[in-house]
Amino acid sequence: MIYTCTLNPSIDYVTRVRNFKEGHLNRSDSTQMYPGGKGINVSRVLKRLGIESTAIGYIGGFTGAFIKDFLTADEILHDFITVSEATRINVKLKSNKETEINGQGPSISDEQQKELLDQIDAMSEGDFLVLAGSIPPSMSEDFYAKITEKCNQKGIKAVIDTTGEALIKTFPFQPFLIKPNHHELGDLFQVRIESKEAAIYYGKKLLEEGVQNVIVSMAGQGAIFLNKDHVLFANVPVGTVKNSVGAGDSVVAGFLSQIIQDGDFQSAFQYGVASGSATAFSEDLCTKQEIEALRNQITIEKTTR
Ligand SMILES: Nc1ncnc2c1ncn2[C@@H]1O[C@H](COP(=O)(O)OP(=O)(O)OP(=O)(O)O)[C@@H](O)[C@H]1O
Ligand SMILES: O=P(O)(O)OC[C@@]1(O)O[C@H](CO)[C@@H](O)[C@@H]1O
Repeated sequence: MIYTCTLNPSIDYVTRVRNFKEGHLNRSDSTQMYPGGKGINVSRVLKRLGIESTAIGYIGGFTGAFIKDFLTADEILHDFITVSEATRINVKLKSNKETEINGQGPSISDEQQKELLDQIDAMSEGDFLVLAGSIPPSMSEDFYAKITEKCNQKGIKAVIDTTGEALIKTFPFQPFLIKPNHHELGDLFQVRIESKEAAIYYGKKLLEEGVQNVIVSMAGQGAIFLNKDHVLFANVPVGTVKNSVGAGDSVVAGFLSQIIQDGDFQSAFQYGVASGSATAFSEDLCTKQEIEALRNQITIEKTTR
């Protein structure tokens, strides 16, 4: 089973405003609401690829009910822990530029944290657990590390998509996959990463620290995959970017959808990048058809630099 864990889910309130003017009354041209949070996005894309997963994490209030109802209607399994405060609403303002305002989210008690760790104890060897998104302010920064340690002991493959110390602290427990973008990778080493060579150089350092597989996405500049046997570079297809929300999550989902089938890293990487671009080129998350249409436009180059 694939589990996706979103500690701080959201309703993504997407509003489109032509020529948004700061400090004025602006009227929206269109508005949509989606269940959001990185793990939930991974579950939604997996579902579109015909792959079952169970979404876990914390959810509360009317906003949490919206998310649960949406996932239930889409036949996505979920097993959230209910908290008393409402799940956050994240505003995604689309105008000449994309602007995001992400909420803080509810506070999570020590008991509720223990409940989630118990859920992980009940998972089985060979399961995948995607830990994606920010850690709520009421929780300790090492919460993902605690979970990754459990995964390491139990033979569960941990996939981590987060940033900074929360990510760094997981490395000693050998996460199966991490997916920083090039800015996030640079932040880990306090450098700016502008080239594929630099992304490879710093990506290799993550392998030395214990990470098993690394995807560094570089938005329109392509992506790198590294593990002990491969260093691969993928171009991205040319197209009009309509929406970057969830593009990184789609890379993770696309990659997982393939790796669980045949374990082939090269084709999983290609499919992951196609999924990211398919989301970037559409209004919502990508569909299987959109991914398949882009897949062959992505060339994988083997490199050792
Ligand atoms: N300009 C672009 N052209 C083609 N594909 C793109 C473009 N920008 C993003 N993508 C696709 O989206 C993927 C993820 O993009 P990015 O590197 O910005 O990651 P991210 O910051 O994690 O994404 P997110 O916007 O979800 O936070 C890329 O690997 C690529 O497949
Ligand atoms: O605040 P976090 O947890 O870092 O990110 C949350 C979020 O921006 O990430 C997803 C896109 O990747 C959105 O669905 C969601 O609103």
